[in-house]
Amino acid sequence: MGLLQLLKSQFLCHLLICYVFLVSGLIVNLLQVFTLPLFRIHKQLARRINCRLGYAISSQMVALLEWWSGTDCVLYSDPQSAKLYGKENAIVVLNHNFEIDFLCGWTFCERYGVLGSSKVLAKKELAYVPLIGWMWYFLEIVFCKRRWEEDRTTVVQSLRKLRDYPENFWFLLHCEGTRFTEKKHRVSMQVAESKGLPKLKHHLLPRTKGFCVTVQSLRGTVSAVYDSTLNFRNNETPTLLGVLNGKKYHADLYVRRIPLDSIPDDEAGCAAWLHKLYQEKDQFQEQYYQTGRFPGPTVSLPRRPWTLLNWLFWASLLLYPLGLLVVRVVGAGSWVTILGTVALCIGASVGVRWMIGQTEIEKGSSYGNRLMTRQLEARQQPQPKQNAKQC
Ligand SMILES: CCCCC/C=C\C/C=C\CCCCCCCC(=O)SCCNC(=O)CCNC(=O)[C@H](O)C(C)(C)COP(=O)(O)OP(=O)(O)OC[C@H]1O[C@@H](n2cnc3c(N)ncnc32)[C@H](O)[C@@H]1OP(=O)(O)O
Ligand SMILES: CCCCCCCCCCCCCCCCCC(=O)OC[C@@H](O)COP(=O)(O)O
Repeated sequence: MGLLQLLKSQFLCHLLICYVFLVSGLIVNLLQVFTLPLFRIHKQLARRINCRLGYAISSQMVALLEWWSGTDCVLYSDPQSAKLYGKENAIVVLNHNFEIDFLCGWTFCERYGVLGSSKVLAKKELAYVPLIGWMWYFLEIVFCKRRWEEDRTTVVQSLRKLRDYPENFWFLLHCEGTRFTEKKHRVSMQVAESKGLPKLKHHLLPRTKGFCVTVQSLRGTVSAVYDSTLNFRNNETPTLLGVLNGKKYHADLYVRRIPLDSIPDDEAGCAAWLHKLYQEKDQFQEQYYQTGRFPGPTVSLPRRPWTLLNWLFWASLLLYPLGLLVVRVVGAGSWVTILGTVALCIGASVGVRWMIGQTEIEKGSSYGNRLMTRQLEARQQPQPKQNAKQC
């Protein structure tokens, strides 16, 4: 292990990175709260400011991937389509197999200049994750409970609000609805069989409702669907803890641009279209496992300095006062203050560890673990006796 790699694995380094992330995140969240009145006076300006503020938080995590872990992110795409990336609104359909797929997604957003404005249909639980979830509230992220009866109105309402968004955005949809596990895969393939759909080897069966309402609600606003398939070389199973420890991964992303006009608007047609798309994605993954490559050429997409500069800005702003504080606390020699400071550090580490836990698949939800759908369950509930009086 080289000296630099040894340094990257040190707990003290992680503590300092997390300190910068936590304190800067809280400052940004506070600034975001101050923009609330602006949403009433000049909504578009408030949105633009929030894109920049959001960037100040999310780009720190991208910097961690690009500059600290040095992870390679290679884009496979048709060069003509790639010229449009970042210059139009798009719906991104991405597989959901990896703990850091959100971070790789963010990295491609960053390289195409849409990180601050990137959007996602996210599970409601993520809205409560400190810093990131709070930041998302101001970025008008669309949340769902993954209970369609409750989501259908709220999701459509939130999507419609994006129609006049002032910045180009990518709207991410993990149509599988949850991370891939063997169990969820087995269950979803039973659903596929019951619906007469071909089995998928590398994906869960996509849930079509979110995709169809997104297409319907954003037609005229969004130009294309970016069908995106992510995998890692050498069967790597990347984790956020690995990234924090400076481990270098090798991500490959295959993106196809599909004009939105070519996607059916009616629900049945749109759902069938999505199922076919996932069958194709499955073939791309199979090809990747067989050959180590996705189809087509790669596009050169170097990392930009902005994420690093943003981190250096926050680090220089926040590490100096931390140093002063440590000197004072130790200099004062008061055990109460020292123990208080140590307790605060432990509390912050536990908090960050909990946040990292949100990305871990083994701590994931049980959504998709059971075969029975709520609709089926509802049907199988004992029916209330209609003619009780007659009996
Ligand atoms: C280019 C690079 C990338 C760029 C990146 C861009 C932006 C980045 C931005 C942010 C990065 C941060 C990322 C954070 C990621 C967080 C992601 C998540 O939180 S994923 C979870 C939430 N999102 C979703 O679930 C979206 C997909 N889901 C849907 O669309 C759903 O339809 C729904 C709207 C959520 C509603 O779900 P619900 O379960 O209530 O209902 P459904 O009708 O969908 O389900 C019933 C339906 O499904 C069939 N069924 C039942 N069981 C299964 C099963 N196990 N598997 C598959 N299908 C099943 C059932 O038969 C019903 O079928 P039918 O529809 O025919 O009735
Ligand atoms: C500079 C960086 C400092 C590093 C400090 C670490 C901070 C940790 C930040 C945690 C960020 C949390 C962002 C959450 C994004 C996770 C996305 C995700 O993958 O969600 C899972 C859902 O899609 C599906 O859930 P499941 O049904 O599979 O369950």
